[in-house]
Amino acid sequence: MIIKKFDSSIWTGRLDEEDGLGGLRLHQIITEYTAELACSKVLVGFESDEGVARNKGRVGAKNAPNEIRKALANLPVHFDHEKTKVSDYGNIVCDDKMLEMAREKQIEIVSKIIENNQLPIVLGGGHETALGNFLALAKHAPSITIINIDAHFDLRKPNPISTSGTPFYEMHDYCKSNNMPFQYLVIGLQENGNTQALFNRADEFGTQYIMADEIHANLNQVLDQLKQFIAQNDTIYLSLDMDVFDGAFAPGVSAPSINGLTPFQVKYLIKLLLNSGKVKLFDVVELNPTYDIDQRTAKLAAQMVNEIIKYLY
Ligand SMILES: N=CN[C@@H](CCC(=O)O)C(=O)O
Ligand SMILES: [Mn+2]
Ligand SMILES: [Mn+2]
Repeated sequence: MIIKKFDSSIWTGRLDEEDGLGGLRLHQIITEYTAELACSKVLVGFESDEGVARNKGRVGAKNAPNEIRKALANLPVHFDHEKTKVSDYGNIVCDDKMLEMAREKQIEIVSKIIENNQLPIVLGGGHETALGNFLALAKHAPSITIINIDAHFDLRKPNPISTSGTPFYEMHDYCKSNNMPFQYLVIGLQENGNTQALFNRADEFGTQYIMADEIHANLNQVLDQLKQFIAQNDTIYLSLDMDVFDGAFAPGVSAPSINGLTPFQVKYLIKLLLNSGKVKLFDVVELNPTYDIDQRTAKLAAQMVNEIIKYLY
């Protein structure tokens, strides 16, 4: 396992010097993360698709963190960059099937960022990225509400090891052994993306879920429902799996969705969650650049990350 330090050569883009501060783009304000730096958001890449390989999926997600950075680089700055400082840690690399070892490093790094009262924005990686993130937050919060915007439950039982399909099962295990409530909500679920066994396990674990169809039928009603749900909770861990989007918007994933969500729907779900002020950890996972078309999925992931970057933390 190695760490790839901050790479300034990724953060390049258009320069509109004639427009002064009004012409700024993200590549001009992102800085390298150092422990002493006063910043509020920290990007951390988790270069892994070992979980996807173990889950019989299509590999390629390990190349996602830098593709998301490239798509972020050119986005215009629509926030006060003096108040909202964003930095980039670099990438944790999972190679030679050493997922468990990379995860230990991930827990250490993400936990440190949380300890500094900064918001970690973790760029996966397959959904195996989620477990290390949760375990890092669990060091600091007695109770966590897990919100996963995903076409899938990812509640598979490790058979026998951790994969991209098992992280929320493993979080349930952790909660059980540590006397923590397991509070898990999946948003954007697809009936055809999950077997009956997974629905049964979700029920057994008290998992709540909102189907993609419910969001298509009435987004405003879902937003109201969500507002009530998060009012009862304090610490939110938000995970975004890119396969929740329809395959037309997000072809670059391991398992593309039919009847998936639109960028508009997901953006407003994220905005509502952020406005609660309770989101303490965010990750975006499952972008697979190998299957992307014209950076469509990478750009979509970057725009969702930019929603998190823009919000005042
Ligand atoms: N992160 C993984 N999610 C899905 C993949 C489904 C598929 O490959 O079709 C799962 O395991 O259920
Ligand atoms: Mn997933
Ligand atoms: Mn998924």
